[in-house]
Amino acid sequence: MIAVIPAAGIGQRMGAALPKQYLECAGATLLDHTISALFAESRIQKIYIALQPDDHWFASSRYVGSEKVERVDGGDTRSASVLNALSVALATFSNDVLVAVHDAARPCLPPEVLRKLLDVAYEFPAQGALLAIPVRDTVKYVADTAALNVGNSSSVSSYGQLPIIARTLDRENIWLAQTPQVFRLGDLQRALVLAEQHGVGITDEASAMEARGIQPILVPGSRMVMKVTDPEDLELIEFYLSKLKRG
Ligand SMILES: Nc1ccn([C@@H]2O[C@H](COP(=O)(O)OP(=O)(O)OP(=O)(O)O)[C@@H](O)[C@H]2O)c(=O)n1
Ligand SMILES: C[C@](O)(CO)[C@H](O)COP(=O)(O)O
Repeated sequence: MIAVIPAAGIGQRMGAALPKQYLECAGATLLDHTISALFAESRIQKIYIALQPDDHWFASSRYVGSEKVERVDGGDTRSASVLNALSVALATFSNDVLVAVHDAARPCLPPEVLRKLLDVAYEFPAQGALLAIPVRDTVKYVADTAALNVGNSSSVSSYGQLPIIARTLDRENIWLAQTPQVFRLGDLQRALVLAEQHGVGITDEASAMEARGIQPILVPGSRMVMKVTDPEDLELIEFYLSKLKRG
C-alpha cells in the first residue's frame, strides 16, 4: 500500500507567515509529524507528498532524501493535489494497490488507530474505509438568512449578523470525516476525475467514491486526529502530539 499527503494548502485561516504545515510544534514541523506517523507503518511502501510547485520549506524536512518519500506537485484545490499525486503513483503502482490519503494538517495520528483503519481497508478493498468520529453535540441546521430574527422583524445584533436555526438534525447518523481515507488507487483516481468532469463538489476522497455509488466504511477515529485549521488549534495539537510522544 502507498500513501498520499496533500500538503499544498496555503493555510489562509491560520494566518501565519508560512503555510501551517511548516509551523513548529512539539519538536518538529506539523508536516514532519504527519509524515512520521505514516512512515512508521510498515505496510506503507511509499509516501507521495503534494506540495506547491514553488514550496521551498520542504527542503528542510528530515524526510528529504528518504527513498520512501517522494515530492510531487500539488494543485489549486485539495482534490487537484490528491489527483496529481495519484497520477504520479500510477506510473509505478498498479490500480489495485491501496492508497491512504492523509491531510498534512492532521499531524497527530496514533499508530493503533492507523493500524485498525488499514486492517479494515485490507478486508474491504472495493468499499474502502476512512476514519471518522460520531458527532457528540446537538446539531443545528441554519436558515439561509444570515440575519437575526426577533419575532417578525429581522435585526442585526451588536455582534453583527448571526445565523438562526432552521431545524435540529437527528445526530444519530451524523459522523465527522477525518483522514486517512483508504481506497484502491485506480478506483480513487477514476472517481476523482469523474467528479471533476461532472463538477461534483469534493471535500474528501469518500465523497468522490460515494458519487460512484460506493458506501465506504467508517472506522472510529480519535479526537487527537483533529485538523489544525486556525491559531486556536495550535495549543491543543501541541498537547496531543506531546501526549502521543510520551506513549
Ligand atoms: N490546494 C490545496 C489545498 C489544500 N491542500 C491540503 O489539504 C489539507 C486540508 O486542507 P485545509 O486544512 O483546508 O488546508 P489549507 O487549504 O492550507 O487551509 P485554508 O483553507 O485555511 O487555506 C491540508 O493538508 C492542505 O495542505 C492541498 O494539498 N492543496
Ligand atoms: C478531508 C477532510 O479532512 C475531511 O474532514 C477535510 O474535508 C479537508 O478540509 P477542507 O477544508 O474541506 O479542505
